[in-house]
Amino acid sequence: MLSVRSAGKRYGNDVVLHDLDLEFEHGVYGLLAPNGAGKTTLLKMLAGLLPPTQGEITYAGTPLAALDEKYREVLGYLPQKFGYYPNDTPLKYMQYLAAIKGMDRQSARERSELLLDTVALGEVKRRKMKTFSGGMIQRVGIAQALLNDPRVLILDEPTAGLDPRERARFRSLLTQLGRDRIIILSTHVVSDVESAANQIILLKDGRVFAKDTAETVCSLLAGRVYETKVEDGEVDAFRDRYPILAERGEQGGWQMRFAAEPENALPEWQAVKPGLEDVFLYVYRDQQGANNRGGGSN
Ligand SMILES: Nc1ncnc2c1ncn2[C@@H]1O[C@H](COP(=O)(O)OP(=O)(O)OP(=O)(O)O)[C@@H](O)[C@H]1O
Repeated sequence: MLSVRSAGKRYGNDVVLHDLDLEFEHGVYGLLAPNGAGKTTLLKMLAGLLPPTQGEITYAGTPLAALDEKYREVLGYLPQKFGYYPNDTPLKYMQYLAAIKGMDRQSARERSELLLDTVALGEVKRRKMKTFSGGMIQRVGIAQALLNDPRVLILDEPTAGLDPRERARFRSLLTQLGRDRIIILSTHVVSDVESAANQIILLKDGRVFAKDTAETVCSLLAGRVYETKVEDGEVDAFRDRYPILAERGEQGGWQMRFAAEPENALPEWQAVKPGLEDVFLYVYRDQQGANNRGGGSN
C-alpha cells in the first residue's frame, strides 16, 4: 500500500500542493485536473523523485526516502517526456534499460520482446525510433515502465499523442494490469479514465477535491445538469447566467447543456444524467486550462 500523509509541496514561496492524504491499494487511479494543477508534482513525489516539503509518503509502511533503491525495484515510471536515442530500435532501447536494471541478457531480451508485443510494437521492434509516430514512441514509454513488472506503476499523461485506437488498447491494458498492482496515471482527458479507472482523483487549488469511483464523482452534480434549446438572440445572456457544459449550434438556435439548481429549473428544460466530463467542466469552470481538456481528441 502506498500512503500519502499530510504531504505538501512548495516551490519557493509557491505552495502547489497542500496537506494531501491519499491511500492507494491495487487498482487504477486516474488523477484528473487541468494543466498546471500539480499532477506532475504529485506523481514525482509518489515516484520518490521529489521529496515533499511537508508530511510523508510511505510504501508498505516505510518512507520512500528510506526505501530508496528498494522502491525503485518495485516502481515503473513513465515521465511526461522520456529520453531515448532516435537511432536506437525499441528492442535495443528496452534491452539497454533492462541491463541497467540488472537483468541478464536472455531475460532482458525475452521481457523486452514480450512487452513490445503487449503494446503492439512487435512488428517494428527493429525499426529506428526516429521513424516512429508520437503514439508509437509513447507506447515504447509504456513498455519500458513495465520492464521490472512493477507493483507500483506511475504514468504521467500516458495517452498524450495516442490515436483513438491506441487509447482503446491502452485502456484495456490498464484494466488487465490494474488487477494486481497500483496504477496511478495523470491526464486532463476525461475519457481516458472515465471507464478504466477504479478511482478518480480530482485536484483543485492544490488539494484533493474528490477521490472516488467515477459514478460517485458524477453524483456530485446529480439533478443539476440540464439540456435545452436557446434562440440565437438569447444565447449570450444564457451563457452569462449558467455554467455551460457543452453547446451545439443548430438551425435557429443552440442546444445547450448546462448546470443549474433544480429549484430554478424551467419546465422546458430536460434533466440529464451527469457524466465525468460535466463534473470536470463544472468543478474547474473558473480555472484557466479547464477548457482545453481535449475531450479525447488530443
Ligand atoms: N521545479 C519547479 N519550480 C517552480 N515551480 C514549479 C516547478 N515545477 C512545477 N512548478 C509549478 O507548479 C505548478 C504545478 O505544476 P505541475 O507540472 O505539477 O502541474 P501539472 O498539473 O502536471 O500540469 P501539466 O499537465 O501542464 O504538466 C505549476 O504552477 C508549475 O509552474
